[in-house]
Amino acid sequence: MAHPTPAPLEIQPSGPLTGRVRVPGDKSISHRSLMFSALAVGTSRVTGLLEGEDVLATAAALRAMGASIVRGDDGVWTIDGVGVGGLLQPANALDMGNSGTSTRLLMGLVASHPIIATFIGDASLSKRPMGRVITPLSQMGAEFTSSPGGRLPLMLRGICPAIPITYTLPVASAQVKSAVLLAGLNTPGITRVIEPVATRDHSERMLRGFGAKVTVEPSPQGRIIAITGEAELLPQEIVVPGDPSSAAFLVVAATIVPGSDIVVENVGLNPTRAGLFTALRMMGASIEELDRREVGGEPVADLRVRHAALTGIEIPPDLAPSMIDEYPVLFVAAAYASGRTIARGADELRVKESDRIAAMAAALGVIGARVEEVEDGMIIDGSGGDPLPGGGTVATLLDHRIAMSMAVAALHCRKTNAGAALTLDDASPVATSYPAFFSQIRQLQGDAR
Ligand SMILES: O=C(O)C1=C[C@@H](OP(=O)(O)O)[C@@H](O)[C@H](O)C1
Ligand SMILES: C=C(OP(=O)(O)O)C(=O)O
Repeated sequence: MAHPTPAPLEIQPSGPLTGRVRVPGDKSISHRSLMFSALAVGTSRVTGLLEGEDVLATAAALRAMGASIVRGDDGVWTIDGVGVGGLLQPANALDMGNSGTSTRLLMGLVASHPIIATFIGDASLSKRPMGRVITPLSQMGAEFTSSPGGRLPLMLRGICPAIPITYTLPVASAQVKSAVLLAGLNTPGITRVIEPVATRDHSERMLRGFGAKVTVEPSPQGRIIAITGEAELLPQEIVVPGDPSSAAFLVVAATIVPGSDIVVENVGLNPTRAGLFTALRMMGASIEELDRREVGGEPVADLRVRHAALTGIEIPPDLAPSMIDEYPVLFVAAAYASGRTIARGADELRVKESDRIAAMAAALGVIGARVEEVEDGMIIDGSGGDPLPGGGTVATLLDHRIAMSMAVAALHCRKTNAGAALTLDDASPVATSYPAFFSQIRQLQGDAR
C-alpha cells in the first residue's frame, strides 16, 4: 500500500488529444458500495468498482472485520455481508494507506460495534486531522487513543449500544457527515447530522437504496439528515458510475491543449460533485453533455470536450464543496486562461493528502505560472492560452491529485531543450484513485502503448 520507492516520471508536451475514453468508477461510491454491502445480510454484487489503492484498502479492512469480498474474473465484485452490528474485531491494525475516506468512514462503522480497531496509514494520511470525527464519535460513546493532534496511528474502542446524537457539522465534510451516519446505523434511535453547507450526498442516497430509513429535510440551520438505527440492510446489485473527479483531469487537458476534441464516457454528474464543470463553463470551456442518463441512481452523461480559450473569473466560493477535489486541476486551467482567476473559500484544501494550496502554488511556480498563494486559495494570472515555460521537477507529496494536475499542466508547456515539460518527482500516488490515468492520456494522444 505504501510507496517506499518514489517513481519519478518525465512528462512531454502534447499534440491534440482526440478520441473517446471511459472514465473509471467513482471513488466515493466505490468505498460506500463495499462498506454498505459488507453490512447487508446476504450477497451483493458491484460492477464498475474503482480498483484503486484507496478502495482496495477499504476492501482489506472490511475483510479483516469478517466480510467476504471477492473479485470475479469478469471484474464484478461479490460481497457477503455480516449484517449491521456483525463486524468482528480485526486481528491486526487496519492499514488505510493514503485514504482519508476509508479511515473516517470506517471509524464511524467501528464506533458503534463492540470491537477495538487500530488505524494506521502512510506519511500523508498520518498528518491529516481525525479530531473532526473523534469529536462526534466520542459523543456517541466511542473511546479513542490517538497520536498527538488527533492523528493516526489511532486506536478506537467502539461501544454497543452507542448513544444517538444530533451533530452540526463544523466543517463542510462529507466524510464527517458519513462517519456519524454510519455510526448511527447500529445505534438505537435516530442519529441526526445538520449540514449547514451541502456536501456530496452519496451516503444518504445509497443507504436509502440499501433499505435504511434516511430522511433529509431543509431547515434554517441547513439540511437535517436523520438515520434510524438498528437498520437491516438488504443486499444490492450496484453499478458504479464514472468518477467526475477523475474525468476532471481529462476535461481540463482537452480544454487547454489546442486542437483537442474528446469524449469522456460515463461521467457521474451528481450536483454535489459537478462544480468544476460549472466553473470551467463560466470560464468559457466547451463541455457538451451527451446521452444524459441514470446509472446506479446517479445522473451520468458522456462529456464532449473541445479546446477552448478560457477567461479568468472569480470562482464562486459556494461552489467549493461540489468541486473540493478539483481545485488543483482548476488552478491548472486558470494558469492557461486570459486574465486573473481568484479562487478563495477553499481552506479545506490545506488538510487533504497534501496542503494542496501550497503544493500547487509551488508546482505551478516551477513551470513559470504567475500565482499568489492566499490563506484560503490562490490568485492566478494566466498565460492567455500561451504555453508555459515548463522545466524543473515538481514535488507530488504523496498526493495523487497534485501528480495528475501537474501531468495535465505539462501537456501544454513549451518544448524545452531537455525534451520534457517537467518531471514529477513521484508519479506512484496516481494509483490511489486513477491507475489508468497515464494510459488513458496516451490513448487520447493516439498512442495506445
Ligand atoms: O466522502 C467522500 O467520499 C469524500 C469527501 C471529501 O472529503 P471531506 O469530507 O474531507 O471534504 C473528498 O475530498 C474526498 O475525496 C472524498
Ligand atoms: C481528498 C481525497 O481523498 P481522501 O480524503 O479519501 O484521502 C481525494 O481523493 O482527493
